[in-house]
Amino acid sequence: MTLTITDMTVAYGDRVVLENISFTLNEGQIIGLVAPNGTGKTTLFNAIMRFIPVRSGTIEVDGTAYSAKDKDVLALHKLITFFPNQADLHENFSGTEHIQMYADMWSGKRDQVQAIIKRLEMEDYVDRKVSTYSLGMRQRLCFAMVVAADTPIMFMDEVMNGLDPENVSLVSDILIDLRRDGKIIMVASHLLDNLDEYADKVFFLKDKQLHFVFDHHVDKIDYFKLMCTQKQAEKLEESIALPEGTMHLGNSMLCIPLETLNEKEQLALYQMIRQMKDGALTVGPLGTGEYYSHLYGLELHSYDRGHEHETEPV
Ligand SMILES: Nc1ncnc2c1ncn2[C@@H]1O[C@H](COP(=O)(O)OP(=O)(O)OP(=O)(O)O)[C@@H](O)[C@H]1O
Repeated sequence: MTLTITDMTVAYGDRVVLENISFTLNEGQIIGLVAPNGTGKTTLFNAIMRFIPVRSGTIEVDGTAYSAKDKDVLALHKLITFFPNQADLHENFSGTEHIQMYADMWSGKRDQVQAIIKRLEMEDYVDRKVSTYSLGMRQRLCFAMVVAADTPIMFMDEVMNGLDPENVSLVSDILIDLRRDGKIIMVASHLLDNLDEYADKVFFLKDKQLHFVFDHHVDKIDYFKLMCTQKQAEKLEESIALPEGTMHLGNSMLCIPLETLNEKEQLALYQMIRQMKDGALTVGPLGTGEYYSHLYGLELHSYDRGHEHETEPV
């Protein structure tokens, strides 16, 4: 199965939020969707679901176009489930009833409901009314509902919201299982390190466009990643020529690509870095968090606090 979006433009009134977005997703893929608040992630999901009007562009599944006509929208909604909004849960119904409802409406596989409840470790609360649930319990219920729907395409908007680390890990494992089953899954999330654990690709939205795609499967080059202040980075740059592509991200991490440096140059650079106080160094490719800082110019204000070394030599 494939989901193809071509030249999609979406506006609220005169305000264009997404412009000429195009991509194709293949089965057995998890795509991370990343951008700062208010950029258009939910808008993209809503537009593909045709919950909101699309100014232009096409939505195709397996080469068949789905228009905004009722008949097409109904057919599209059989293929795609959208992560439910917690506010849409029925306070007087139990979790089990919600999960059964999703199974009935989509997959028809009621016999899988108990297995899903067990897998998500919800047995101890799922038969109580939703009105008694905490934020994280509601979130796990919403996730269970999408799993029960079992559609080939799943849009997980902010799926990890309100989950503790153990449940983030549990949900991540189930996403990986769903990918193994051939699902196409889009996950909008602000947990960037978490996306690195399972996303095949990460889409970054910026300036209304699909600005950058980070493909986890493409060969990635190694970097020296050095935690340091702006001043320390400047001093290092004065002492040694840093290669093209060096980035100081978020005012706290200097990323130096090693690709163009020979062994001797890498060693010289390493020795220079070792002389820096507090400069925690790691080596490896960039992750989603680092690309995020680079693309959005994220300022990590906290690192500078308490790490000033005006008089320290680099
Ligand atoms: N119904 C609406 N009417 C008018 N503008 C809207 C509407 N919904 C969203 N917007 C605007 O569209 C832009 C994108 O919003 P959207 O909710 O898609 O962002 P997001 O990337 O999902 O944000 P977040 O990370 O906060 O969930 C925002 O500027 C928002 O104000």
